[in-house]
Amino acid sequence: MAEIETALAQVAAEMAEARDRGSVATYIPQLGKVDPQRFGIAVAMNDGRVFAEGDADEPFSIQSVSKVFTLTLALGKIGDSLWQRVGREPSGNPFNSIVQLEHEHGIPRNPFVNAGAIVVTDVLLAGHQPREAIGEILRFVQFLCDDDSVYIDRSVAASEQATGFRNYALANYMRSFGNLTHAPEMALGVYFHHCAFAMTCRQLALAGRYLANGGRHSGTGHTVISTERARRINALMLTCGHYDGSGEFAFRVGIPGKSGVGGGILAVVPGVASIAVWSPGLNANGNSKLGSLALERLAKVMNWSVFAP
Ligand SMILES: NC(=O)CC[C@H](N)C(=O)O
Repeated sequence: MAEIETALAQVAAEMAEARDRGSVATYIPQLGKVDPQRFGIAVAMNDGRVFAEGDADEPFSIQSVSKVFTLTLALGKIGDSLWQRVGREPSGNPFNSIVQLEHEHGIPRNPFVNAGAIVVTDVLLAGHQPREAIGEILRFVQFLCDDDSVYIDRSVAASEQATGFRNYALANYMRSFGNLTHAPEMALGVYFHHCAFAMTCRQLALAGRYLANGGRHSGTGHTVISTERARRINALMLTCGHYDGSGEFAFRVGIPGKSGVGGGILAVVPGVASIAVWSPGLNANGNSKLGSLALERLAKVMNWSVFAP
C-alpha cells in the first residue's frame, strides 16, 4: 500500500496537468464566477493525522454536500419516522428532477436529491424560525470540524434565492401532496442557506470524520450518531450521493461519497479516513469532474474500497 502523502502529492500533480476540467455550474450565477483551475484535497485519517494538497485551505460553496449534515441532524431529531416522508432508492434522474414526484405522491426518492433534501430541511425547521434552524445547522457543522470559521456565503444564498425556480417548483409540488409542513419559501430559505455554507477541503474532511469512525467524533470522542446510522448514511451516500452518476462513482471509486454543484465531494473510507476534494468544473451529471477522478486515483493506489477485502 502506498504512503498517503506520496499518493496525494501524485494525484494533485496529475490534476494540475488536466486540461478537460468540466464546466462550472452557472445556473446559480454566483457559482459561475469561480475559477475552474482550482483544485484542493484533504484527508483526515481516523488516527488523527490530516494531509492536504493544493487549494485545500480555500473556502468553496459546499452546496449539496450539506445534505449529509442535514440528514444526520434530521435523523437525530425524528429518527426513522423520516423514512415515511423520504425514500431510500437511487433516483436515476438529475438532482433537480421533478418527474418521479407525481407518480410517487410527493415522496422524494432519497434525501440527497433536491426534493428529498428540502423535506429534510422542513423537518429541521419544525419548532424554529428559519434563522434559528440555519444557526443550528451551521453550529453543528462547526462542531464537527472543530472550527468556528465556517460561514454562510450570503451572496451565494441570495443568488440561489433569486433564481432557484426549480426548487420552488419542487417545494410547492410536495406541499400540494402534504409532504411539506412549512411554507415553501421558508423551507427553501433554510435550504439555500445551508447549501451556501463555505468550507475548505480541510474543514470538510474533518467534518466527515464521524462517518468514517462509526458515528463518533474522532476529535472529542463524542457520539454524533449511532454506529448503525453512520453505516446507513454511508450506504445512502454510495447509492444516491452522486445522483444519476452514483452507479458510475461506485464502480470507479468504490467508496461512499456526496457531491455538490460547487465542485466539492465528501468521501468516506469507513474505519480509515474522511476525504474532501474540490474542483469546480462539473461533469454531465453535475458532479466534480476532477474531484471524481482524483478520488478514483487515490482509492486505487491506497487500495481503499468498501468492496475489497
Ligand atoms: N447538486 C447540488 O449541489 C444542488 C444544490 C443547489 N443548491 C440546488 O438546489 O440546485
